[in-house]
Amino acid sequence: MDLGSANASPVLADPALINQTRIGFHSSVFTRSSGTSYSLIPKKKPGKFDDVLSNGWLDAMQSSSPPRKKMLKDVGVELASDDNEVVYYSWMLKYPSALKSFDRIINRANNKEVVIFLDYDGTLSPIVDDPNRAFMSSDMRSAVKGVAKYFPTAIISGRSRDKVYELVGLTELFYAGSHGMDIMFPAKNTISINHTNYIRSTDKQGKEVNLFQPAREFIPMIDEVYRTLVEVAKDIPGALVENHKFCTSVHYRNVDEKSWPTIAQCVHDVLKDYPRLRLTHGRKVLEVRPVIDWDKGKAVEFLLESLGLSNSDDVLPIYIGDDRTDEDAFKVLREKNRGYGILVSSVPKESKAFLSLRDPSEVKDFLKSLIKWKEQISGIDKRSKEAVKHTSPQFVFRGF
Ligand SMILES: O=P(O)(O)OC[C@H]1O[C@H](O[C@H]2O[C@H](CO)[C@@H](O)[C@H](O)[C@H]2O)[C@H](O)[C@@H](O)[C@@H]1O
Repeated sequence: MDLGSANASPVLADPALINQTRIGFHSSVFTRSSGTSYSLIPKKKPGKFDDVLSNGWLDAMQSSSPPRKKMLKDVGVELASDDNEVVYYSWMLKYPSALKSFDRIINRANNKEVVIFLDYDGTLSPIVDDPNRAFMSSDMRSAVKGVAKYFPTAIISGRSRDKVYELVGLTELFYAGSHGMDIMFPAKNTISINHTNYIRSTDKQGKEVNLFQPAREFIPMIDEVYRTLVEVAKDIPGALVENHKFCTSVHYRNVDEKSWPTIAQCVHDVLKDYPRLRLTHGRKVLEVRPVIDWDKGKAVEFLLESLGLSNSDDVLPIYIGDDRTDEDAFKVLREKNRGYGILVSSVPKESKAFLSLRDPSEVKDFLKSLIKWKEQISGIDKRSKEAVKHTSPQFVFRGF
């Protein structure tokens, strides 16, 4: 990553850019008035849910984390379960299984520094109804711990950094919370940049760390919006609002589908007063975040840079994730032709990833295969060093 871009504030100050970046305005509502400027003129008197119908939020909510049956209906009408498998296997021609492609991966990884990036929800832990109960299994934890023993490993999550650390509970990892807007890494990895978003701190063990928080100035705004959203969501049964410090999430997984337009419209109305915030869609969740030029892809580049591993042909980054926000990271790897993006999905969907895994259980198997491979090659290395020792000149000489 060009460190100049970390020096420059990622906050987008140009209102024109902010309008482009804000998701949710359908191009048809922008009417050309004169010259090159555009004004926002509603085409007709708005109805109750017109905003969220025209801006595509409702469509995005319907297709968010679709149940298996619905997704396959979209592809080919009524399908029997065998047909589901056929559709999935034909999709896998484009996104081959990372487990089945393992030999290809390790061939490319040989003599390279492998760096692992992991999303949390839907990747390390299964998707469950209650976000507070999205625990990873102890088997998965030991796989992540094992991987971190051999390769630099980072978790990049939409959750707050503290929350994801609490759920993962491993000190040997790097953590980036709030979709990469809150990155913590050891003080020894300081990059020589002078930026107000860079601060020194101490972690839970009292060790010196660096924090990179490109959306620091938004903390009070996010807190205010979070509180407003809690207030508006309290009358919608099943709605849940989370505060991630640099972004906030409104969950509708447990909301009756009939009330989805209501929840979308409420969030839309709150956001009208905050032109510097935008909305993105996750798995049955509306995510409100600052309009800044920062995402999980930028966080990957930043972490590689902090580890001194960017711009090197000797580095192989592997990013595993299941959500739309992970696409930013897949895109970075694909565009730079670096490493592998691996999409976790049990249903066919378009992605910028190269490979796929079906679910967290396959993620665990993949991580375990990486550990086994590393242990094998370290064993071979160790044995060949032993052999060299035993055939050392001194030993050979005594033989004479
Ligand atoms: O980037 P991630 O680590 O994948 O975080 C994305 C969101 O994950 C959580 O929500 C998702 O998982 C929940 C638990 O399985 C599920 O109930 C919810 O429907 C999913 O959207 C988390 O609660 C969100 O705040 C994160 O933004």
